[in-house]
Formats: sequence, structure tokens, C-alpha cells
Amino acid sequence: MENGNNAAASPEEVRRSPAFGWAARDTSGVLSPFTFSRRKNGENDVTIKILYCGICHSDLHSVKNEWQNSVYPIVPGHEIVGVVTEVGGKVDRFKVGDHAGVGCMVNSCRSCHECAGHHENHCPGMILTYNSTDVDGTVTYGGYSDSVVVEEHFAVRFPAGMPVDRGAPLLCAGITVYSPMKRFGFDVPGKHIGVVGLGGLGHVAVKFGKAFGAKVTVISTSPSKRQEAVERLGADAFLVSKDPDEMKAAWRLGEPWTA
Ligand SMILES: NC(=O)C1=CN([C@@H]2O[C@H](COP(=O)(O)OP(=O)(O)OC[C@H]3O[C@@H](n4cnc5c(N)ncnc54)[C@H](OP(=O)(O)O)[C@@H]3O)[C@@H](O)[C@H]2O)C=CC1
Ligand SMILES: O=C/C=C/c1ccc(O)c(O)c1
Repeated sequence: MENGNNAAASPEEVRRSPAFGWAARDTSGVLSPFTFSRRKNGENDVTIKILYCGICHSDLHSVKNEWQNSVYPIVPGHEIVGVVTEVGGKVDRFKVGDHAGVGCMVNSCRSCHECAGHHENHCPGMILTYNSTDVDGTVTYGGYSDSVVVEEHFAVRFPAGMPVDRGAPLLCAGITVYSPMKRFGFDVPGKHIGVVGLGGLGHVAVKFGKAFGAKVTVISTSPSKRQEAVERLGADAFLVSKDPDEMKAAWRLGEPWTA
């Protein structure tokens, strides 16, 4: 193989494929085109052509270095969905053409107590989808890009017929609220759930709450979101947290404020 300069490709170049993404290079919040490379598909890997990627506020925190751990350039994006274009020889859960998703992690040590208990997200060696160091020492880049190569264990299957664009937010916002709602027993009818903040996480919490059969009250700083909360998402009540009268009335009633 030769590179663009007609020189022989290095062993490193041979092991990698070109990729394109959008990268933050400083705290400005501006992303610009970025060419980089991803590892070639290994025997346990799937390669996914990215079709959609959600925007989580954590992406914005990272882009702007608000957690003070950003190493630029950063390609954000950890609500990734796309179509499988290549599978390694040992992959058995995916075939070419399947829809697949990737969330906030792309690897972990796979041998510690946490990994053995399926709590890879608690593994001290977990590798995040971007702004992390991969097993081969390279930097991970996220889903605001054209493709991703990931161990099959960290890819999730999208059932046939599930719209991939709508499924993307489940990969971070969705699981972040679903997991505690399940764990703390919100998944039985008759509960009354308060959702504070109608953003990425909040809007899926409302949808899960309603699907579980709960009464859901949205508590928001934004009066303009009332219609979306009640009419589109099905919330039973909507409180403006900046309105002392609404908050006091709700407190006195102990019941959801009328929509
Ligand atoms: N695993 C984890 O720990 C995860 C953590 N996160 C974190 O959760 C947070 C929310 O993420 P996401 O839902 O994507 O963010 P969004 O920006 O989409 O939503 C946040 C919502 O919070 C409300 N809000 C904003 N500012 C204030 C304020 N000053 N006081 C009170 N409420 C406010 C707004 O809702 P409204 O207008 O209704 O008030 C806003 O829409 C982020 O910090 C993100 O990094 C996200 C994913 C996973
Ligand atoms: O240390 C791990 C943090 C992970 C993380 C991933 C995604 C996301 O939205 C977060 O807020 C945190």
C-alpha cells in the first residue's frame, strides 16, 4: 500500500482507515471539519457507518471544557446509530446491514469484578467513546463523524423496524433516566414522578414515566415548554419553578398542578 505521497505506508497506516468528523479545537463551542483515522476492524469488532448521532449536554460540557478534562481536538457524540458495514470473524451478534448503536463507552478491561458483574461502567479501565485513550494508545473520537469501529460487546442491536433517528437519544439520555427509574421501582403504575428540567434527559423521563403508568409533573424554568410537556409528551402537570405562586400552590395541594 502507498500513501498519498507515493511513499510506502507505515505499519501504523496499514492498520488504520481514514475517517471524517467534526471537532472542537478550543472552548469556543465551534466545531470544524477534521480528518483522522480509526483502527481497522478487528476480529471482535463491528464497523458502523454512522447515520445519526444525538446531542447530549455532556457533549457541550466537553466541547467547552467545562469539566476541565478536554483534550483537543475533540470529536463529540455518544448517542450513535448507524448501519453495520463490517464484522470481525468472531462477531456473532451482528451482521452487515444490521442497525446498531454505540453509547458513551467503547471498551473496558473485561476482567475485573465490575466487568464480570456486567457493570462495565464502573470499571476503572473503562474507555469512553471520545476524549479517552484507547487500548492501542490512540485517542477515541465520537459520533459526530462518518464511522466508528467498536468491540461488539459495546454495540447495541436496534430491532428491525425501530426508527434509528428516534432511537439515538436512548443511548445516553434514555439509559441515564431509565436505569434509576427501574432500580428505584418507578416502573409500576400509580406512582407520581417529578421531572426537573425538560431537556434531553428530562423529555425521555417524561415518556418513560407515562409508559410506566405514572402521573408525571414537569418542573421547568421555561414557561414556553408547557405545551410541549403536556400536549406532545403527555405530562399530567407542568410547574414553572421560577413562579413562586405556582410552586407554593403545588406545595399546598400536594397534588399535580393542573396542566
Ligand atoms: N450518566 C450521566 O451522569 C449523565 C449526565 N448527563 C448530564 O445531565 C445534564 C443534563 O443533560 P441534558 O438533558 O442533555 O441537558 P439539556 O441541556 O438538554 O437539558 C437540561 C435542562 O435543565 C434545565 N435547566 C437549564 N439550566 C437550568 C438552571 N440554571 N436551573 C434549573 N434548570 C435548568 C432546562 O430545562 P427547563 O427549561 O425545563 O428548566 C434544560 O433544558 C448535563 O449536565 C449532562 O452533562 C447527561 C447524560 C448522562
Ligand atoms: O466517567 C465517566 C463519565 C461518563 C459520562 C458519559 C456520558 C455522559 O453524558 C456523561 O455525563 C458522563
